[in-house]
Amino acid sequence: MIDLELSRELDERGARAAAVLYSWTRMAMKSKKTAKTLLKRQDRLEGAALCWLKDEALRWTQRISWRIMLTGGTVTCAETTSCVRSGKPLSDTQTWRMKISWKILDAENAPLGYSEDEVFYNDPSASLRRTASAGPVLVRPTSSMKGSTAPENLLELRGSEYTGEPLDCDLTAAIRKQSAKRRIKRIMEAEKERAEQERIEEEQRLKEERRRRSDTPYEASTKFRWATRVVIVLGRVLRALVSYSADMIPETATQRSFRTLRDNSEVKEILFNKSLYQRGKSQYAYVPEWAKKILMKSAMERSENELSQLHSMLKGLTSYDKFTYRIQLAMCRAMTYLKVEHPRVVLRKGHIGVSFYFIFSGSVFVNVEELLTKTGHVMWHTAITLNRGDSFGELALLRNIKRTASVVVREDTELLVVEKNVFSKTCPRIFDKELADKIQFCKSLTLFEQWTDDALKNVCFEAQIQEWKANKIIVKDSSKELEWIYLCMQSINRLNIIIYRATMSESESDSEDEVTGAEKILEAMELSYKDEPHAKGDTSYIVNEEDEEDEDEDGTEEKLPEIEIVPTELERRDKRVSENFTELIKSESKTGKLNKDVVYLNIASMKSGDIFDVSEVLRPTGRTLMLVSKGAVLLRIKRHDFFRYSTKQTLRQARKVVEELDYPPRRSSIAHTTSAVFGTVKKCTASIYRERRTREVLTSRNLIRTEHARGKETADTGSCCSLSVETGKIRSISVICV
Ligand SMILES: Nc1ncnc2c1ncn2[C@@H]1O[C@@H]2COP(=O)(O)O[C@H]2[C@H]1O
Repeated sequence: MIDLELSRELDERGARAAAVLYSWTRMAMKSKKTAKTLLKRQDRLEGAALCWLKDEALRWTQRISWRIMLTGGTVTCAETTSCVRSGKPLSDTQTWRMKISWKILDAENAPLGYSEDEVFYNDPSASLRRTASAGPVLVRPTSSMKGSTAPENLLELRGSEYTGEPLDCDLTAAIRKQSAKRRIKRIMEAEKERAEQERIEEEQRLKEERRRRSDTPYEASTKFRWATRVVIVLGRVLRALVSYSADMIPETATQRSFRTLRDNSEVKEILFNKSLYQRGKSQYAYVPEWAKKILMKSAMERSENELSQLHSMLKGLTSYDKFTYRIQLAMCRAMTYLKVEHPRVVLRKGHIGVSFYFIFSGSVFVNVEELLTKTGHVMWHTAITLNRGDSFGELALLRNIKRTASVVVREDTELLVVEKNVFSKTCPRIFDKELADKIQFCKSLTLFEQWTDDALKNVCFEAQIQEWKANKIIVKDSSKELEWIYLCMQSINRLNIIIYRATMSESESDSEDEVTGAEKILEAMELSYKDEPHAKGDTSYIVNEEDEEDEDEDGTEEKLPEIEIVPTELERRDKRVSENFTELIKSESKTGKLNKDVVYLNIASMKSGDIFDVSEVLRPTGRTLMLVSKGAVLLRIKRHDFFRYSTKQTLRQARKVVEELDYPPRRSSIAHTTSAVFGTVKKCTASIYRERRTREVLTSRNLIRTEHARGKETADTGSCCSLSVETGKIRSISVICV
């Protein structure tokens, strides 16, 4: 028998449980969780519904005559899972199921065949079926079937008598207590589990942490080891590079002597940058910070104002001034700043050229290779030292060839770099003009009369225009000068002198008097320059050829030559660190060479258009001549190029010209003069020399005057201090001796 009311009641409760379940599920659905998460949540929902149901069940279990205690149970909704999965709402009529387990408290009253578990379905047919078949429970009113609500009448254990015993009032409390205890126990267990879980997790975390900590020093030491290894390897590579670099560009004699000077603490103090102390000439000794900032910007970022600032900073640099204003601005836009520290190599011979350089501060050595014909060895020597205002690196860019020399910095040097593309677009015109000047000059010489334009162009391309101050030795020993041919473009302040270095035989060189005399004469030669303006480095003087002719005719040397400014395009492009003639004499006299067996004879002078020792170039005899500057602009062309581009015909013509010219005079005439000189010298006595010398010092500003006379020998045997010789074809020869 089924108590319909109870059944209905259960149905209602079940429906409510299902509704709760449904609402919970909806909530979960709303939160858009995945089906898996929802299913997990469903368990919790079912648990929650069960709690509610349990409370409800407790209420009616109190009403049965024999006492049971609800010990557990589950409530599931058959369609819940599918509803959750499909997201469909759960209707009130859908099947739900509750399973309740209980314990019999008063076993003696319990019916036989009783089962502790019972399942209820809200499905009426299932409920009926189940209820009917179910062994234990439910419900049969004892007295009145309908309308009876008293608990003792409401339920009756099937197959047993309803005793109608009063309900134990403490039962509810006991059950509740027990249930609470169980709940607490469960909660505690869950807590314990959670704590255990947390402990395990914490342990794992700590373990991990510890491992990581122990790993850190390991990693650090590994990294350190790697770093040291990298440093060692890099060090080795750099050392190899340095030694390779040293092998490639061995130190030249000039570099070595400069280094020795630098290392000498006493001299070091006076090795200062003189541009710092120059007033007016340069406002900026070093590139100022504001200029560096501009130079760091890209070309497009530089404003017009910044360009003009850069331009005013660079104005005054010799090689920069050669360019037109437009090109200067183009370069200001594109140039970058580069500081190179001593003793680094800026560019290396044989490399591909990518930039052109201006020296803003500092200086560099230009080192070239030289083939020693005697030994066949290749030697490096410093061809030039370039200073502030000079430029280099143009040859490779203009001719599309490899670098022709190596450039090594002499001290910390600031460079302004112009990239190849900018240089190729803007600068060639300047160099074209210089080339045109060189070609024009060569064309004016008889030597090149029959040369084609192309051949001349090729020769002139690598030819260099050089400006020399007075008293500098341009060629020390013509027999050893195998690289260049020197052509005088402009003779500043009269003539350059060509000196013949003669060696006396043993028999002729034993007089002490003559030694002193030779030395003094050489000093005098040098002293005579000292009073002249160009000797102080002032190169803005130049002599008109006509004036010189006039002067020669007059035979007066006192008359000051007319001066004119050297054209800017002929300004010095490079300069050579060369010996002073004075210093050479001093060093030779110190070592005793000069005193014993050497005498220098001034055998000729070079004027514009003259070529130094050209006869030796064409037919080498091995004679030794020296070329000393009195202030000149020279064009030097490569001997190699000269022969490479000359034809048989041009060579033949050149020889003819040179023979006719016989300039400077051939050995025979010089030898004659030398022996005459030495013969004269032998007869001199020290007392006569001293007497005469004192008189001259008193009467003349110059200690000893070199007289230029034509067709007259003025050698005064026994007391002569100057001797002039005319040898027909030689324009002017001064032989100086005592
Ligand atoms: N004998 C020399 N005299 C002056 N400058 C030179 C000499 N040889 C090379 N140079 C310069 O050194 C530079 C090396 O690179 P480039 O060949 O491009 O251009 C060269 C010239 O600017």
